[in-house]
Amino acid sequence: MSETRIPATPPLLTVAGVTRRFGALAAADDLNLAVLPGEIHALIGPNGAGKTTTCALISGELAADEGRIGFDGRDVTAEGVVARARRGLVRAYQVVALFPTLTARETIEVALIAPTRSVWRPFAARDRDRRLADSAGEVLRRFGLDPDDRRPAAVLSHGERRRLEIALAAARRPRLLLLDEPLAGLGPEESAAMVETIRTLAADATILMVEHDMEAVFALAGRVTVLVAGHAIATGTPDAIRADARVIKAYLGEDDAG
Ligand SMILES: Nc1ncnc2c1ncn2[C@@H]1O[C@H](COP(=O)(O)OP(=O)(O)OP(=O)(O)O)[C@@H](O)[C@H]1O
Repeated sequence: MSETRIPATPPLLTVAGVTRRFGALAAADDLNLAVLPGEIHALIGPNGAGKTTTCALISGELAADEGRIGFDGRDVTAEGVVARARRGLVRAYQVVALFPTLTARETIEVALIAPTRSVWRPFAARDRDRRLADSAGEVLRRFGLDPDDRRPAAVLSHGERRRLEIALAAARRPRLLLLDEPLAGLGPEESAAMVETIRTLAADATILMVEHDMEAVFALAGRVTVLVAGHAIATGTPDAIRADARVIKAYLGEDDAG
């Protein structure tokens, strides 16, 4: 008799019993979450559920009061943002807040220089600059941005800025990319383009994304975790989540359940 076995894949990221309090409020409350290598995992939940707090706990911006965070088999609970980013755990940040006066290409060049300085060292300065510009151009074109655009990041359209943010994070070649509401504020066309961008990104990186747009979540995610009051109430495939009575009651509502 043959038996179908599902190989147990160790998670790339494990959030184990993590609690983070702000005064009397537990924004993350004994939270458990596992992100498997290669998946697009969506974190959804009502306003104030603790999604952004969870992102910050995972990236290392916020320290956990209790619990452990594991990445790639190591306990990274005590590590800060930079140490976790070096391991490949990278969050996409708002570009305009970082480099408002740089062009898209300069922004990406800065990101490319940082982790690979030693790789460029053997080349002559001019050759090095050309290679850097070529690499930055490649990254930008991949995200539908024009490498020859001379405008500073501050005046790019909202959609262009969101794409530049993700391009900047992707240029670091993360193993796990954290995206906090990548579709927020985008129109229908820009949203559709962003969904495709995220799908492309998933070829090279595992993705954990917080998103309110359920159509996009259910189109992109392999698994979904539902957060309510700092607690993960369910994790499963989009179909399982849509059919989960607890999720319908707490978040999705009857209309979205069909
Ligand atoms: N720095 C802080 N100080 C005090 N309370 C905070 C802080 N950050 C978050 N909170 C509170 O923690 C709870 C969770 O907030 P969080 O932003 O993580 O939720 P969210 O699920 O991302 O919400 P939204 O969908 O509205 O972005 C909220 O009640 C919020 O007011």
